[in-house]
Amino acid sequence: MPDPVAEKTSTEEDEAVTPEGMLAEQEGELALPYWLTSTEEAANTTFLQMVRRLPRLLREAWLLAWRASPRTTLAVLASQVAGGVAAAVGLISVVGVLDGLLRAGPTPERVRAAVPALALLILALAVRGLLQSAATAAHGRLSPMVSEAAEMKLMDLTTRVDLATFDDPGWRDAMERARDRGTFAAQQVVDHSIDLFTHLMGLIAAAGVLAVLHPALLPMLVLAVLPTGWAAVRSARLGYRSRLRLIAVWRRQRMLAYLLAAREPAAELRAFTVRRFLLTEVGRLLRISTLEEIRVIGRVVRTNLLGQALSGLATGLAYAMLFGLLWTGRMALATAGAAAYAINMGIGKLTELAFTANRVYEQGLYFADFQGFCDLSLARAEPDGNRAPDAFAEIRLDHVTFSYPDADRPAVSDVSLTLRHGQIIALVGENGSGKSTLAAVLAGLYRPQTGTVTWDGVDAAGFDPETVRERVAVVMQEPTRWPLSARLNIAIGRHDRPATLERVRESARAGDAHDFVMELPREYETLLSRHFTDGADLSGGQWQRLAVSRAFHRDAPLLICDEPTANLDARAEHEVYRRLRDLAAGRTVVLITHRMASVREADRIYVLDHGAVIEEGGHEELITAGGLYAQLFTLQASAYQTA
Ligand SMILES: Nc1ncnc2c1ncn2[C@@H]1O[C@H](COP(=O)(O)OP(=O)(O)OP(=O)(O)O)[C@@H](O)[C@H]1O
Repeated sequence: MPDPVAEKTSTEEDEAVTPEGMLAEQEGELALPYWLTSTEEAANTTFLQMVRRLPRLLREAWLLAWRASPRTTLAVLASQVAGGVAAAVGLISVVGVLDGLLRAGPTPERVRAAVPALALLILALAVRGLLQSAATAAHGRLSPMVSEAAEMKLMDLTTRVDLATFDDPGWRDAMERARDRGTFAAQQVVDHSIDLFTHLMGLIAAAGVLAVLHPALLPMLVLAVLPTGWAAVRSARLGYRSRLRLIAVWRRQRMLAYLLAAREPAAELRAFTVRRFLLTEVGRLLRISTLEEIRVIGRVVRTNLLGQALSGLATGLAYAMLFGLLWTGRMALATAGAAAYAINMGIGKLTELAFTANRVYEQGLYFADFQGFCDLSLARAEPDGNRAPDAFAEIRLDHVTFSYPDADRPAVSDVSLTLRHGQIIALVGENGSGKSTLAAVLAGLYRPQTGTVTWDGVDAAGFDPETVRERVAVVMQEPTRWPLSARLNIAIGRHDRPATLERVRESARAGDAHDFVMELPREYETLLSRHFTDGADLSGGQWQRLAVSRAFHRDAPLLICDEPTANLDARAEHEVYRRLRDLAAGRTVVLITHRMASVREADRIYVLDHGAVIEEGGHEELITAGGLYAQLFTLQASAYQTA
C-alpha cells in the first residue's frame, strides 16, 4: 500500500515549481500569527536602535561572565588587551622594516636599518602568540561558565514566576525564544565582544600608521569596509526576522514530534491510527521552515555579493589614490610600500571588525530576547513576604475572584467560604465549574485578583507564597509521574526532611500503595520510568495511590484532594476515603470529587456553578433544598440502583 505521506510529499514537489511559489501558497502559515505580534516589534528593531541598546546588553553579558567567574573574566580581558597591544606593536614595526628596506642607499645599509624594527616585530609576534594561547585557554574556560550561568538564570527565573504566568502565552513565547537561542547568545556576546575589542586595537594601530603616512588614505579605508559591514548587518537581520517568523511553526513541529516519540501517547497514537495524520502535519511544518530558510539564504547571498562588490570597488579606489600619489611624486616609494601594507592590514582589521561587530549585533538580538525574558520574569516573580504560620484554626475566603490570563470570564467568581481545622470540606460541581481553580487559590498557587484569603484573620497576600505552600499537601487531578524510584516518588513530598524507609512505608500504607510497591522487581527502589533499563511503569490507579501516599507523607495541616480516586478501583477508593477521614482529625481536608457518595460525610459541601458558589451546607440540608446537588446526587444514586 503506498504511503500517503510519501505520496503527499511527491505531489507537493510536483506542484512546487519554485520555493517562492510554494511560499506564496503557504503565506497563511508563514505570516506572523496574531499571537506572535509581540515579536514583530523585535523584528522591526532598527540597526540604530540596536546599537543604542548594545552597551546595556554588553554590560549584562559581561556581568553574567563576572558572576560566573571573576578570575577567569579578568584573565580573558587582560590577555586580550595585552595581545591587542602586541599586535599593534607588530604592525608598527612592519612599517619600520619596510621603511628601512625601501629607503635610498646601499643594500647592506638598508638591511641594517631594518634590523631593529625586525627584532621588535619578532618579539611582538612571539609575545602575541603566547598571549593568544593564554587568551584561548581563559576564553575556553569562560565560555562554558557563561553558558552555565545563563542556563541557571533562565531556570531560576522560569520557576520563580507565579503559576498564572505559565498560562500567559506571551510569557511562554518569550521563554521559548530565550531558551531557543538566548542562553547560547549570552555566551556568544561575551565571546564576540572580546574579539571586537582585539580587532579594534589592531585597527587603531593600522589607522594611526595610515594617518601619519597620508591622512587622505584614512577615509578610503573606511569607504572600503562600509559596504561589507552593511551587508553583514542586513544578513543578520534577515536571519533573525526569519527565525521570528518560524518560531511558532517550530514550536508546533516540536510539540508534534515529541508526541510521535513519547511513550505516553504511543498507545493512543497506534490505537487511533493517527501516525500518518501526524506525520503529514509534521512534514508540512518542516517543509514550511525549510522553504523559508532557503528563501532567506538566497537573499543573504545576494546581499553579501553586493556588499563585497562595492567593497572591492572602494579598495580599488584606495589603491588608485596611492598610485596617484606615487605618480605625482607626492609620496616616496618607501612610504607608499608601508602605506600599501597598512591599507592591506587596515582593510583586514576593519573587515574583521565589521564582521565581529555584526556577530555581536546578531547575537545581541538573541541575547535581547534572553534579557527581555529575564526582565519579564523578574516582574512576574512571586513577591517575598512573612512566613505563613505553622498551623491555623481557620482559613477564610472573602469574595474571591480569579481569572486566568486572557480569559473572558472569571474561573472563580465572588466566592466566600470558611475552612476550619479538623473539617472535611467538599467542592462539588459539573466539569469546568471552577473547583480545581478554587483549590489552587486555597493552595496558594494562584493569587485572586479581588477578594481576600485570610489565615486566622491575617491576609495571606502578605505571606511568602512558598511558606503558604509548605503548609499544604495536594493530590493533583493528574499527578506528576516523577521518573524516580517508588521510594523517592513518595519521599519527594517532604524532600526537605530526611525520610527513613519506615516513614515512607507508613505513608505508602496510608495511600494504599504499599502492597503493589512490594510486588515491584526492586520494591521501593524500583525506578518508575520505562525510559530506562529495568524501569517499571504503574497503572493509572497505582500512580494515583502513589500520589495520595506522597500527599500523606507531606504531613501538612491542609490537605487538598482533587479527584483523588478517579482511577481507583472500588476497594482502593473505600480505603483512601477511610484514611482521609482518620487523617482529617488532625488537619483540614478539601475534597473535590464527582463521586457523590464520597461527599455525604463532608462537614460542609459547596456546590459550584460557572465559578460561583450556588449552594452550601451539609448533605441532608442540600438534599432537602432540592437544588443542583440533590439533582447530581439522585442522578448518580439512581444509576447505581438501576445497574
Ligand atoms: N490553565 C488554564 N488557563 C485558562 N483557563 C483555564 C485553565 N484551567 C482551567 N481553565 C478554565 O477555568 C474554568 C474552570 O476550570 P476548573 O479546572 O477549575 O474546573 P473544574 O470544576 O475543576 O472542572 P473538572 O470537574 O472538569 O475538573 C474552565 O472554564 C476552564 O476552561
